[in-house]
Amino acid sequence: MAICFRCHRSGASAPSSVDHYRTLARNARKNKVWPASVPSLLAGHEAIRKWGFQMKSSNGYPLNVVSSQKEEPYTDHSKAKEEQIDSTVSITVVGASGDLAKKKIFPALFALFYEDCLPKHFTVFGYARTQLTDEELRNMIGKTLTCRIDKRENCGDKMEQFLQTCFYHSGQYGSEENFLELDRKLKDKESKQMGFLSNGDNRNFFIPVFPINMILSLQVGKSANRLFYLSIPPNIFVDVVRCASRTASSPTGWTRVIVEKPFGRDAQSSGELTRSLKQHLTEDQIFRIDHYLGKELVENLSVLRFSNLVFEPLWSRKFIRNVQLIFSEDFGTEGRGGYFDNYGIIRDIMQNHLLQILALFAMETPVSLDAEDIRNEKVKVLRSMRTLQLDDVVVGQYKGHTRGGRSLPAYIDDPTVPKGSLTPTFAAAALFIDNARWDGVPFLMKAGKALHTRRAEIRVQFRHVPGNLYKRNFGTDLDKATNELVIRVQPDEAIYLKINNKIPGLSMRLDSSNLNLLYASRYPREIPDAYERLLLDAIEGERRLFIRSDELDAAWALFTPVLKELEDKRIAPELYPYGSRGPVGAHYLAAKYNVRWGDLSSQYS
Ligand SMILES: NC(=O)C1=CN([C@@H]2O[C@H](COP(=O)(O)OP(=O)(O)OC[C@H]3O[C@@H](n4cnc5c(N)ncnc54)[C@H](OP(=O)(O)O)[C@@H]3O)[C@@H](O)[C@H]2O)C=CC1
Ligand SMILES: O=C1O[C@H](COP(=O)(O)O)[C@@H](O)[C@H](O)[C@H]1O
Repeated sequence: MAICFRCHRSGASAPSSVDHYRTLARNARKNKVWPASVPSLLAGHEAIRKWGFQMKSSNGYPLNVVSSQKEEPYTDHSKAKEEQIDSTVSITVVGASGDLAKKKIFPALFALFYEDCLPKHFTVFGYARTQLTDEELRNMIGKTLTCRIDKRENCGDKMEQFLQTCFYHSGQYGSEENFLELDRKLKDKESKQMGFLSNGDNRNFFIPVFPINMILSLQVGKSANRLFYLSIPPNIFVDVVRCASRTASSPTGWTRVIVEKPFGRDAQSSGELTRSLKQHLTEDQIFRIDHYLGKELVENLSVLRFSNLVFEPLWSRKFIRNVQLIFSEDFGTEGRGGYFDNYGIIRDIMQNHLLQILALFAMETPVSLDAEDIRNEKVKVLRSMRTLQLDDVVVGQYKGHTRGGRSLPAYIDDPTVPKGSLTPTFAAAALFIDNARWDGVPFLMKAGKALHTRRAEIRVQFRHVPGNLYKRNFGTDLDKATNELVIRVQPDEAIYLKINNKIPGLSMRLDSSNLNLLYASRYPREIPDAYERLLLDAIEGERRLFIRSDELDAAWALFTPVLKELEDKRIAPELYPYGSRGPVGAHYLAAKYNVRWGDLSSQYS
């Protein structure tokens, strides 16, 4: 049987007596202070006793250890109720008939189920307007599920078991009545799983949670937790949250909502969205997803930096000349033009995925691996950044191209794109962090669709070696001899460091070679999809990889003025052929800061 990679066999760390925590709970009630450790330690104890393992959060700490570092006021029920004994989790995918749900969310849920990472009692619900029966939903998602390459054992059986936990409810996104019907179905499943009967309607979202309720719920040990995944266009986010919160939130456990980007189009609309969501949800309940934060190599950034002495001391303006964050896709909008045209590449990729990577890359050492400590550091970086200027941006759009007899369409040939659109499908930008560590270091971003390759990477170019003894052997182009650290996020995940090396032989000839950590060779196990990690984190209440509202505000503050200027001035993007390396303007922008794009140099590897 597969054991969830998040769990580890344990025993020694089990609390010696559950009574100790019951006493803590009694004291907490008396003092009106609820230590977050109490319920989670109880749950931890129970998990270890029952199943012989302890749940770990994705930062590698058992959740109870993380939360025991702080004392929360007892009204912070979301944290206090995070782990409960014999609870159920219902996951409702709103927009279940859509592209993202089919492509990513259901397959990720199945992968988690396959790995035994989902809670013992869980149910998956699809919700959308399309009329489907449970069986039709199962047929639809059954086609998209795959088995892990390295573990095909019992896959068919597992798939069948998973599909039997999937149900469907058809409804309108703005109908409280339809969400109430969903609530009834959820309750029915939950009560069957927990062995007690549903007790009627639930119309209140914020059920006040008093210590006595917590203690009762701990003693009974049962709560019905609900996760809603909003896989729908952004214009209906608020309707769904309003309806779900009023009629389909959990009366006994947590209710969390995963929200997909885009989170607005600019600072103002993002602020409005946040305010609207917060009319119905607390910040703790909102899980704003940026799936790049769930990618393995992005997760590894902090490990690389903070657990290796050879990197951290070099991580500053003193040794780093520039940092490049590069995203490219070798396909165009292909049917998503309707969505894309309203946003463009800066909003689609830079303001979120690349900026999040930048913040993680550049932040100071957090106090701990706790979500709030990490997010605090990220916000500080974002708030130390200079607002992006138009002079530091280059925009492009792909045009049609014929290669090898194959005709590749222009962006504006996409039937879902308005004729004459000026929306950029490519952008390059130079950003700066005005703090002591990064003063003067250009952070260059480049993102584009319909380019020559599909790739996402971070390239760190180091300074030249002062008074280099081997200057003579390098010739005049010192750039060729500088060290470069490349973190290739995808595909073919790898971390490699370009170093100078003597070519073996009697003469003193040097070349640039790579110290190469290629994941496929070192770690043969398949890397989980980002959505798996993030869904599991949301279920476990781990918020570290989700965007907090102040992070979002800071991110929009950087990009909003330039986006407005580009649109107000109707700046025409530089055209580049589909399948090319993008507009020449990107080279001039880099050259302005004495930088060469690492992915385009002759030494590129
Ligand atoms: N697809 C992707 O790769 C990615 C998507 N996202 C984001 O995830 C969310 C979902 O994306 P995706 O699945 O592609 O979206 P879809 O356009 O496929 O929409 C999802 C579902 O929402 C319903 N829907 C679509 N348009 C409307 C509308 N105008 N009014 C009401 N309901 C509508 C449809 O269901 P029905 O008609 O059955 O109700 C549809 O199946 C979006 O916010 C998107 O920006 C983010 C990253 C990547
Ligand atoms: O968020 C988005 O990401 C995808 C790229 O994601 P990846 O995991 O396949 O690299 C991008 O195609 C899409 O335009 C954007 O909305």
